[in-house]
Amino acid sequence: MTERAGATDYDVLVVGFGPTGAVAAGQLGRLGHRTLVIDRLTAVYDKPRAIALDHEIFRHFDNMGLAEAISPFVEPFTASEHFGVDGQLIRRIDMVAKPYPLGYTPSMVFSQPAVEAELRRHATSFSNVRVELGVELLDLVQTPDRVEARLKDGDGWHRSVTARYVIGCDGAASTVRQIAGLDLEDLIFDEPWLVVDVRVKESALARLPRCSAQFCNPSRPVSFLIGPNNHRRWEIMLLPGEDARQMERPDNVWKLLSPWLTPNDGELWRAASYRFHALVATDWRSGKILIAGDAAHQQPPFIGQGMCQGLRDATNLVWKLDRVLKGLSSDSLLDSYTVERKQHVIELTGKIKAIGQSICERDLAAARRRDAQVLADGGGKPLLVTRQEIIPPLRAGCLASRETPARGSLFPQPRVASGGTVRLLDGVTGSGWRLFVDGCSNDAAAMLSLGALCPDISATAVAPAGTSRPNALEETEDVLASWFARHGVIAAIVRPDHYVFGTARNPAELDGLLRDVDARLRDVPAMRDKISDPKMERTP
Ligand SMILES: O=C(O)CCc1cccc(O)c1
Repeated sequence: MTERAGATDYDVLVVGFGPTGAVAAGQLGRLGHRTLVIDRLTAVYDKPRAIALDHEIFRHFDNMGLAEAISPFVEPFTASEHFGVDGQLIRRIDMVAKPYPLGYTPSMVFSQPAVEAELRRHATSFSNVRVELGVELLDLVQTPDRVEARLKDGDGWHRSVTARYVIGCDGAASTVRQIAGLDLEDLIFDEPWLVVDVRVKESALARLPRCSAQFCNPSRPVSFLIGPNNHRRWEIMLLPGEDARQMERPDNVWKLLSPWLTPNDGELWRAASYRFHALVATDWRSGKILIAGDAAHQQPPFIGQGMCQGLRDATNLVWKLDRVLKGLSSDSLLDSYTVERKQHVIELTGKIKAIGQSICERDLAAARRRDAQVLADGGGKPLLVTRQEIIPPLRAGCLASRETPARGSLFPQPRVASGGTVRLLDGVTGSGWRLFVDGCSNDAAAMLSLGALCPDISATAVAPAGTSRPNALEETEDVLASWFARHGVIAAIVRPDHYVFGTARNPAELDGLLRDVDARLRDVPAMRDKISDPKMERTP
């Protein structure tokens, strides 16, 4: 066997340089961690697999400084109209209305190859991130404080590197997951579909539906998605007896597309058959080895959340790894990664499956009953569903031990007036642990003082523009004021991934929450002195 001398040590080895791996590497790079990323392939896959993303993910891209670079490849998602057996509109899935809660269009479509190239460029821009393409993972061996990875270079050389942690972002057939012995649980969904991407000619675009659509026809369920520019996607259910490979052939694909297009109307970009699965790893961690993205879960695409779930994994994991690597939290903080993300994946996949089962109904009588039920749920009209309502909150993990309003949900991002311009909140406060206080509350000053005693947390008051509250940022659209009012709270503690740790209605509750943060992050009893009056100043 050929060996190349000299093992190299890293903080984190990321296996897989798709969107999940590239985001993990970029975020680790920005936080200063010595990161090695490897991928078996030598280039970005030049065809789109994911097509949809949402405002939570775009917020992370913006936090990474990538919003401008990827914007040319991103467009708003149209509504999705679901049509029943007789072609009647039964359901319409749309975005939440303005003012947008996170400051961005809530649902978007994007061009994966171009966005992935930007994510890679970003990760590679950090001098502490090394990217090696054409490199295969052969084995991982855990030692008390490291993982040794056996690698095979493109030219056949074998060598080892060590890392304090390994993240497997290496897709559905993950080598990391297999080596770590992490099993997949079947969430019971298995349907054969053909996914067809077309670059449609300008002249034919106008003949196609103006909204994305689900044709829930039991003889052949079909999804139609409006991607960016002239990219249009059809997802076509394969019927019993149809051979997946045969159906990918261009002549068969054009036959399936014939209700909409002829071969003269565009260029086939991709035709790939898949079994739409629902799977989740039982555990997402084995010691110092963790898995993320498709390595940890797979779900049917029906609400376009596949890539979003992977990037939620990366963002959830990186802020925790950052604390552990810097010695700020014990390694046990990483246990909350499986707890939080697995529950979220199972709950969201359940909802995706329910939508998928409704779309995939092949029995005519059952499909008619479905149509009647969906219309009845809509009060005799097409049922209106907001995409963002489908996405569940976090329900367990590194959250306040007491259930508080909005705990585990995504914290909004208002626009705030700052230095003569209007900016999104994260651009002003950063995206670490933050305490936000309702600047109009009489307790605002006391709560800011409480927050100031916590070394991990930055404290900010926000009030509507024109209220002239001292020391408060002014928001321009009352997004946060409405949020505080809707939840009946005056303070929120927000994690680096923008999930609400917990909320408080008064300074005493806030004091309890801050102690909880200490306990959760340090895994030790709260460090701060007990005080009887939480409005009083005290020493940490
Ligand atoms: O949210 C919707 O309206 C549909 C989104 C979607 C995205 C990607 C694939 C797919 O089947 C549906």
